[in-house]
Amino acid sequence: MNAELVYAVPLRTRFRGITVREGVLLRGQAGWGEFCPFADYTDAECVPWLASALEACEQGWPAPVRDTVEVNATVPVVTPEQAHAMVSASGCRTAKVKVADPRSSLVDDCDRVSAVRDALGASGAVRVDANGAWDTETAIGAITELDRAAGGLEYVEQPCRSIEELAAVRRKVEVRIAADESIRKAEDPLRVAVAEAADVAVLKVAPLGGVRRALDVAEACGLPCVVSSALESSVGIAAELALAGALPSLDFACGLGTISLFTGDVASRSLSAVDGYLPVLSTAPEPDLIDKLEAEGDTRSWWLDRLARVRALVAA
Ligand SMILES: O=C(O)CCC(=O)c1ccccc1C(=O)O
Ligand SMILES: [Mg+2]
Repeated sequence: MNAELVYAVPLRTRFRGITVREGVLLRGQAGWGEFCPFADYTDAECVPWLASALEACEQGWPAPVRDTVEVNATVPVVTPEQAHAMVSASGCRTAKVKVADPRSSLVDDCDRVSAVRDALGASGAVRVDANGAWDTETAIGAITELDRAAGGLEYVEQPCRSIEELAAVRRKVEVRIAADESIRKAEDPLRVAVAEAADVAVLKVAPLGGVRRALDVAEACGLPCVVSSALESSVGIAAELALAGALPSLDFACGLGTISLFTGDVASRSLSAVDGYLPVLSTAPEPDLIDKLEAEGDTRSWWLDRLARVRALVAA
């Protein structure tokens, strides 16, 4: 098998504007790693994604302190009926609902959130993710309505774009604020805690540059952490799970149940959650491209060129 495998997997429903997820799997002495920055990332922004893939395949990960991780169901912009069915089928006790998408009004978002509450029952936890779409005034109004529709929200992830806006919203609403893009794309992820902008930090191994780097961010920011996927195949999810497994404390379900958004996976030992839990593995599963997902032609050369450019940036 080639040491650089390019894959392309169609998604079940559009997510983050994406309908087919692509990336490269790299093999090294410690196993496999995944390099899959989104297409809109610059080469410089891809550098930590490469560091994370190289950590996985050349170095391996620090020892875990737990062997399973509870995950949330992830609900894209779908109808309330579809949302209800997805959450019920997941077996999860926590669900994260995407809101504030241009294709969905606040009324649609409330309907989807209340269908998810119905599927989870009163003991479940409902969180929402606005991906930075609101200004502060809109956020305060929308959070109040979504909190009511949900019968209580666990937290709202990235309601606004900037750290200052997060801090302003956090002073005005009762619902916890989680920072995602403010941590993963920031020059200094720790500014979130200093600015009192969030109650929860969402950590993603790939954009933070590996499990060790993410553990350092967790320690320095001093906030409760949620590990969330960057929509990787099972090879990359294993690295995210290594972080979730190694964090000293883990008080919330993690956003790592995203393999169910894919129509297929690169490995037979797929990391799709069972009854809302995933196992922490010591190495990523061996890719066997079970569903013939290996990409050829232009897709393969686009990824190998990108990988070469990012490698050159790291070496420079
Ligand atoms: O957290 C989850 O439930 C799933 C992961 C997720 O939402 C996500 C996946 C890829 C890119 C961005 C995001 C996000 O949290 O905004
Ligand atoms: Mg998010």
